[in-house]
Amino acid sequence: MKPKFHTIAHHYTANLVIHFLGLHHINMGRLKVRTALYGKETYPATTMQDISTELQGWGVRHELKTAPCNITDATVFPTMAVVRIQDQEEEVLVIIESVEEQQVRLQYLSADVPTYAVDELTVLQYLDIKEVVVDKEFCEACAQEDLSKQDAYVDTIFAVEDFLSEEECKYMIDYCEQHNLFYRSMTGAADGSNEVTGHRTSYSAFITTCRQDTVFKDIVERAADLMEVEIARVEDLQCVRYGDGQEYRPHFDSFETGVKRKATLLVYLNDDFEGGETIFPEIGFSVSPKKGMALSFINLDEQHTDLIYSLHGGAPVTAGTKFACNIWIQL
Ligand SMILES: O=C(O)CCC(=O)C(=O)O
Ligand SMILES: [Fe+2]
Repeated sequence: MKPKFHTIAHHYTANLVIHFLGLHHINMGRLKVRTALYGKETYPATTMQDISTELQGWGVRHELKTAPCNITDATVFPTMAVVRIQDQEEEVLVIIESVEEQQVRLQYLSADVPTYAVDELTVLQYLDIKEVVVDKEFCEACAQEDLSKQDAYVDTIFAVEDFLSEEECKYMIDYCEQHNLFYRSMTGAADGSNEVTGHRTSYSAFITTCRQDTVFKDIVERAADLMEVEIARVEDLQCVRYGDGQEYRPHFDSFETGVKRKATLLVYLNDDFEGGETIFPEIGFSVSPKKGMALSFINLDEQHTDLIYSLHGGAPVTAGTKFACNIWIQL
């Protein structure tokens, strides 16, 4: 039985930044923008301030309106702000492109400002606008396009309960601990080296004996069967351990150069802890770890490039210790 997951779109913030860059004719690529945002310290509470800081980092001239929000001759356009439009209840997130003779031209970027943006909003302000020319098209086109592709991606995700037995989960954890295999996790740097960063604060353990040890060999074979690939494409098992507060912020599992990982089979080895969900910010869902359950998702498209929707992370563990095992399927 392969349960499916239902999702909702929530990526207005990323769209806003991408659009902003576009106004300045800067083409950073959606993937880069989104990965940068989701890697932020403040994730998932991306605020207008965070976005502004991000834009500054990329040298994008703009203004972030703080109350009182008056448009003056000195205002730098585009300006981003949260405004309340006449006769409408909710606030909307906008980019004000220009103001001419009391007519404001703006991009209406969110019909429903996502809660993660609102809760942490540092700058709520109300413009005294006489006439508003709203261009909803950009946002709607974006949302439509993303939604259909998202649906197709979500259909490829599945979970298998009891992929590993209790005994196998325990065996794996004990094996890594007793052989002192856990080391501080690293992330791949742009130059191909590995480094310790705040992006990934957990511990990792590669089980290099997984093709000899009978328990592990059996698991590798089971993974190959489930994923319908040759055993040679199954990478050596990698366990991960997260203590209190540790996390792995959203990332892609494959590498731009080097190892290409077509799919990930993530197996949860325990569930007696709090927090630590596997989160997919692009498609707005998270998976609660369940002992023995395997979660399968695809990382690459037909051109072997990272699929934006596969962006995922391990949310911070808030109590206890989480153990999981990555079984990567190479191209
Ligand atoms: O811990 C999780 O839920 C995700 C782990 C992960 O994405 C990884 O180790 O690559
Ligand atoms: Fe991952």
